[in-house]
Amino acid sequence: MKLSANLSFLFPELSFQDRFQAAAACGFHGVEFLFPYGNPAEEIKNWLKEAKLESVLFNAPPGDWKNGERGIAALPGREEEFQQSFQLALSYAANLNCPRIHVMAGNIPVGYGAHDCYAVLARNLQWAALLAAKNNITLLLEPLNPGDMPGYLYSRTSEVANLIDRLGQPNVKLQLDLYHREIVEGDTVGAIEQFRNYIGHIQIAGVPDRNEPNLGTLDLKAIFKAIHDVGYRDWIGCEYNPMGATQDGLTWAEQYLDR
Ligand SMILES: O=C(O)[C@@H](O)C(=O)CO
Ligand SMILES: [Mg+2]
Repeated sequence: MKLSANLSFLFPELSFQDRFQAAAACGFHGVEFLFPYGNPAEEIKNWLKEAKLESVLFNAPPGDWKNGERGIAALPGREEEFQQSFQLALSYAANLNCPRIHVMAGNIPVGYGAHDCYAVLARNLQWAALLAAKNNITLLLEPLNPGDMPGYLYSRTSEVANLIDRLGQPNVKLQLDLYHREIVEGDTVGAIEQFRNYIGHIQIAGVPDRNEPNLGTLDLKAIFKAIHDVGYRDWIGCEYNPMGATQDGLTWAEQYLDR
Protein backbone atom coordinates (compact mmCIF):
# COMPACT_ATOMS: atom_id res chain seq x y z
CA MET A 1 0.00 0.00 0.00
CA LYS A 2 1.31 3.44 -0.91
CA LEU A 3 -0.04 5.85 1.68
CA SER A 4 -0.18 9.55 0.96
CA ALA A 5 -0.47 12.07 3.79
CA ASN A 6 -3.24 14.58 3.27
CA LEU A 7 -1.63 17.75 4.59
CA SER A 8 -4.92 19.64 4.80
CA PHE A 9 -5.97 17.20 7.54
CA LEU A 10 -2.87 15.66 9.16
CA PHE A 11 -0.46 17.56 11.44
CA PRO A 12 -3.03 20.30 12.18
CA GLU A 13 -0.81 21.80 14.90
CA LEU A 14 1.90 22.66 12.33
CA SER A 15 2.12 25.31 9.62
CA PHE A 16 1.40 24.10 6.08
CA GLN A 17 5.13 24.28 5.32
CA ASP A 18 6.17 22.24 8.37
CA ARG A 19 3.68 19.49 7.53
CA PHE A 20 5.87 18.37 4.61
CA GLN A 21 8.85 17.52 6.83
CA ALA A 22 6.52 16.00 9.42
CA ALA A 23 5.00 13.66 6.81
CA ALA A 24 8.45 12.59 5.62
CA ALA A 25 9.55 11.95 9.21
CA CYS A 26 6.54 9.66 9.67
CA GLY A 27 7.63 7.62 6.65
CA PHE A 28 5.32 8.95 3.94
CA HIS A 29 6.69 9.30 0.40
CA GLY A 30 3.68 11.09 -1.06
CA VAL A 31 1.47 13.98 0.02
CA GLU A 32 -1.81 15.49 -1.08
CA PHE A 33 -3.68 18.61 -0.01
CA LEU A 34 -6.93 20.34 -0.85
CA PHE A 35 -5.89 23.77 -2.10
CA PRO A 36 -2.29 24.89 -2.63
CA TYR A 37 -3.18 28.34 -3.94
CA GLY A 38 -2.26 30.30 -0.80
CA ASN A 39 1.41 29.65 -1.57
CA PRO A 40 3.35 30.10 -4.81
CA ALA A 41 3.84 26.80 -6.63
CA GLU A 42 7.63 27.32 -6.62
CA GLU A 43 7.63 27.47 -2.83
CA ILE A 44 5.64 24.24 -2.48
CA LYS A 45 7.88 22.61 -5.05
CA ASN A 46 10.87 23.37 -2.80
CA TRP A 47 9.14 21.96 0.27
CA LEU A 48 8.43 18.75 -1.64
CA LYS A 49 12.00 18.54 -2.83
CA GLU A 50 13.53 19.20 0.59
CA ALA A 51 11.34 16.52 2.17
CA LYS A 52 11.83 14.10 -0.77
CA LEU A 53 8.08 13.80 -1.28
CA GLU A 54 5.93 13.22 -4.34
CA SER A 55 2.93 15.40 -5.03
CA VAL A 56 0.00 13.01 -5.37
CA LEU A 57 -3.16 15.12 -5.62
CA PHE A 58 -4.75 18.50 -5.02
CA ASN A 59 -8.06 20.14 -5.91
CA ALA A 60 -8.86 22.70 -8.57
CA PRO A 61 -9.97 26.04 -7.06
CA PRO A 62 -13.43 25.56 -5.48
CA GLY A 63 -14.94 29.06 -5.89
CA ASP A 64 -15.84 30.98 -2.75
CA TRP A 65 -15.19 28.27 -0.13
CA LYS A 66 -15.66 30.59 2.87
CA ASN A 67 -19.15 31.43 1.67
CA GLY A 68 -20.12 27.82 1.14
CA GLU A 69 -19.11 27.11 -2.45
CA ARG A 70 -17.76 23.59 -2.98
CA GLY A 71 -16.54 23.76 -6.56
CA ILE A 72 -17.78 25.53 -9.67
CA ALA A 73 -17.40 22.95 -12.45
CA ALA A 74 -21.14 22.25 -12.55
CA LEU A 75 -22.41 25.78 -11.94
CA PRO A 76 -24.36 27.38 -14.79
CA GLY A 77 -22.95 30.79 -15.74
CA ARG A 78 -19.54 30.15 -14.14
CA GLU A 79 -17.94 28.49 -17.18
CA GLU A 80 -15.41 31.24 -17.88
CA GLU A 81 -14.31 31.33 -14.24
CA PHE A 82 -14.04 27.54 -14.28
CA GLN A 83 -11.75 27.64 -17.30
CA GLN A 84 -9.52 30.31 -15.77
CA SER A 85 -9.30 28.57 -12.42
CA PHE A 86 -8.63 25.23 -14.03
CA GLN A 87 -5.71 26.77 -15.94
CA LEU A 88 -4.30 27.86 -12.59
CA ALA A 89 -4.65 24.31 -11.26
CA LEU A 90 -2.86 23.00 -14.33
CA SER A 91 0.04 25.38 -13.83
CA TYR A 92 0.41 24.21 -10.21
CA ALA A 93 0.25 20.59 -11.34
CA ALA A 94 3.00 21.21 -13.89
CA ASN A 95 5.20 22.92 -11.31
CA LEU A 96 4.65 20.29 -8.62
CA ASN A 97 4.78 17.41 -11.09
CA CYS A 98 1.40 16.30 -9.78
CA PRO A 99 -0.47 13.80 -11.99
CA ARG A 100 -3.97 14.19 -10.44
CA ILE A 101 -6.41 17.06 -9.99
CA HIS A 102 -9.72 16.67 -8.17
CA VAL A 103 -12.31 18.83 -9.90
CA MET A 104 -15.14 19.71 -7.50
CA ALA A 105 -18.56 19.96 -9.15
CA GLY A 106 -20.23 22.22 -6.60
CA ASN A 107 -23.61 22.52 -4.91
CA ILE A 108 -26.77 22.65 -7.00
CA PRO A 109 -27.66 26.37 -7.10
CA VAL A 110 -31.12 27.67 -6.24
CA GLY A 111 -33.29 27.76 -9.36
CA TYR A 112 -31.48 24.89 -11.08
CA GLY A 113 -31.79 21.11 -11.02
CA ALA A 114 -29.23 18.31 -11.06
CA HIS A 115 -29.90 17.84 -14.77
CA ASP A 116 -28.82 21.43 -15.59
CA CYS A 117 -25.68 21.02 -13.49
CA TYR A 118 -24.69 17.71 -15.08
CA ALA A 119 -24.98 19.31 -18.53
CA VAL A 120 -22.62 22.14 -17.50
CA LEU A 121 -20.26 19.75 -15.76
CA ALA A 122 -20.04 17.46 -18.78
CA ARG A 123 -19.15 20.37 -21.09
CA ASN A 124 -16.56 21.76 -18.67
CA LEU A 125 -15.01 18.35 -18.13
CA GLN A 126 -14.81 17.58 -21.85
CA TRP A 127 -12.79 20.76 -22.28
CA ALA A 128 -10.67 20.23 -19.16
CA ALA A 129 -9.99 16.54 -19.84
CA LEU A 130 -8.45 17.23 -23.25
CA LEU A 131 -6.21 19.92 -21.82
CA ALA A 132 -5.24 17.71 -18.88
CA ALA A 133 -4.46 14.78 -21.19
CA LYS A 134 -1.89 16.90 -23.02
CA ASN A 135 -0.17 17.30 -19.64
CA ASN A 136 -0.57 13.64 -18.62
CA ILE A 137 -2.93 14.59 -15.83
CA THR A 138 -5.92 12.59 -14.59
CA LEU A 139 -9.03 14.45 -13.43
CA LEU A 140 -10.87 13.02 -10.46
CA LEU A 141 -14.51 13.23 -9.38
CA GLU A 142 -15.44 12.40 -5.80
CA PRO A 143 -18.88 11.49 -4.41
CA LEU A 144 -19.25 13.33 -1.07
CA ASN A 145 -21.58 12.53 1.82
CA PRO A 146 -24.41 15.06 2.19
CA GLY A 147 -23.88 15.39 5.96
CA ASP A 148 -20.50 17.03 5.35
CA MET A 149 -21.35 18.53 1.96
CA PRO A 150 -25.05 19.37 1.86
CA GLY A 151 -26.36 20.12 -1.62
CA TYR A 152 -23.34 18.75 -3.46
CA LEU A 153 -24.21 17.46 -6.92
CA TYR A 154 -23.36 13.81 -6.26
CA SER A 155 -22.98 11.55 -3.27
CA ARG A 156 -23.30 8.08 -4.80
CA THR A 157 -20.53 6.13 -6.51
CA SER A 158 -22.72 5.07 -9.43
CA GLU A 159 -23.60 8.71 -10.23
CA VAL A 160 -19.94 9.49 -10.83
CA ALA A 161 -19.37 6.19 -12.67
CA ASN A 162 -22.28 6.98 -15.01
CA LEU A 163 -20.88 10.44 -15.69
CA ILE A 164 -17.45 8.98 -16.43
CA ASP A 165 -19.08 6.55 -18.89
CA ARG A 166 -20.93 9.39 -20.63
CA LEU A 167 -17.77 11.48 -20.92
CA GLY A 168 -15.71 8.68 -22.40
CA GLN A 169 -12.46 10.44 -21.54
CA PRO A 170 -9.83 7.96 -20.31
CA ASN A 171 -8.25 10.52 -17.99
CA VAL A 172 -11.42 11.24 -15.98
CA LYS A 173 -11.64 8.87 -13.01
CA LEU A 174 -13.33 8.22 -9.69
CA GLN A 175 -11.84 9.48 -6.43
CA LEU A 176 -13.18 6.79 -4.12
CA ASP A 177 -13.12 8.19 -0.62
CA LEU A 178 -14.00 5.17 1.51
CA TYR A 179 -15.25 7.37 4.35
CA HIS A 180 -17.88 9.06 2.17
CA ARG A 181 -18.77 5.79 0.47
CA GLU A 182 -19.34 3.94 3.75
CA ILE A 183 -21.50 6.73 5.15
CA VAL A 184 -23.70 7.10 2.07
CA GLU A 185 -23.99 3.57 0.74
CA GLY A 186 -22.07 1.09 2.91
CA ASP A 187 -20.59 -2.03 1.28
CA THR A 188 -17.23 -0.35 0.78
CA VAL A 189 -15.49 -3.61 -0.06
CA GLY A 190 -18.13 -4.23 -2.75
CA ALA A 191 -17.50 -0.75 -4.17
CA ILE A 192 -13.77 -1.36 -4.49
CA GLU A 193 -14.54 -4.48 -6.52
CA GLN A 194 -17.46 -3.10 -8.54
CA PHE A 195 -15.86 0.21 -9.47
CA ARG A 196 -12.26 -0.98 -9.82
CA ASN A 197 -11.99 0.19 -13.42
CA TYR A 198 -13.16 3.69 -12.55
CA ILE A 199 -10.84 4.28 -9.60
CA GLY A 200 -8.09 6.88 -10.07
CA HIS A 201 -7.43 7.54 -6.39
CA ILE A 202 -8.55 6.19 -3.00
CA GLN A 203 -8.86 8.05 0.29
CA ILE A 204 -9.52 6.69 3.76
CA ALA A 205 -10.76 7.80 7.19
CA GLY A 206 -12.59 6.24 10.11
CA VAL A 207 -16.39 6.05 9.96
CA PRO A 208 -18.42 7.85 11.21
CA ASP A 209 -16.14 10.42 12.88
CA ARG A 210 -13.44 10.94 10.24
CA ASN A 211 -10.59 10.15 12.63
CA GLU A 212 -7.92 7.46 12.17
CA PRO A 213 -9.21 4.68 9.84
CA ASN A 214 -8.92 2.03 12.58
CA LEU A 215 -11.28 4.01 14.84
CA GLY A 216 -14.82 3.23 13.82
CA THR A 217 -16.72 0.73 11.75
CA LEU A 218 -14.53 0.24 8.65
CA ASP A 219 -13.20 -3.29 8.31
CA LEU A 220 -9.63 -2.30 7.46
CA LYS A 221 -8.43 -5.86 6.97
CA ALA A 222 -11.16 -6.63 4.43
CA ILE A 223 -10.65 -3.27 2.70
CA PHE A 224 -6.89 -3.67 2.29
CA LYS A 225 -7.43 -7.21 1.05
CA ALA A 226 -9.98 -6.01 -1.53
CA ILE A 227 -7.68 -3.19 -2.67
CA HIS A 228 -4.88 -5.68 -3.08
CA ASP A 229 -7.02 -8.34 -4.74
CA VAL A 230 -8.40 -5.98 -7.41
CA GLY A 231 -4.83 -5.03 -8.28
CA TYR A 232 -4.92 -1.40 -7.17
CA ARG A 233 -1.31 -0.43 -6.45
CA ASP A 234 -1.61 3.35 -6.48
CA TRP A 235 -1.88 5.89 -3.66
CA ILE A 236 -4.31 5.80 -0.75
CA GLY A 237 -4.75 9.24 0.78
CA CYS A 238 -4.91 9.51 4.57
CA GLU A 239 -7.59 12.17 4.77
CA TYR A 240 -8.70 12.24 8.39
CA ASN A 241 -8.64 14.39 11.52
CA PRO A 242 -6.17 12.83 13.96
CA MET A 243 -7.54 12.20 17.45
CA GLY A 244 -4.25 13.29 19.01
CA ALA A 245 -0.71 13.70 17.67
CA THR A 246 -0.70 12.52 14.04
CA GLN A 247 2.35 10.28 14.46
CA ASP A 248 0.83 8.53 17.51
CA GLY A 249 -2.28 7.65 15.55
CA LEU A 250 -0.39 5.99 12.70
CA THR A 251 -0.13 2.56 14.35
CA TRP A 252 -2.74 1.22 11.89
CA ALA A 253 -0.40 2.19 9.02
CA GLU A 254 2.89 1.08 10.58
CA GLN A 255 3.56 -1.70 8.07
CA TYR A 256 3.06 0.64 5.09
CA LEU A 257 5.28 3.51 6.25
CA ASP A 258 9.00 3.81 5.75
CA ARG A 259 10.16 4.44 9.33
O1 LIG B 1 -13.29 14.17 0.96
C1 LIG B 1 -13.03 15.38 0.93
O2 LIG B 1 -13.55 16.18 1.68
C2 LIG B 1 -11.93 15.83 -0.02
O3 LIG B 1 -11.35 14.75 -0.65
C3 LIG B 1 -12.28 16.87 -0.99
O4 LIG B 1 -11.59 17.00 -1.97
C4 LIG B 1 -13.41 17.81 -0.80
O5 LIG B 1 -13.31 18.53 0.36
MG1 LIG C 1 -11.93 12.87 0.12
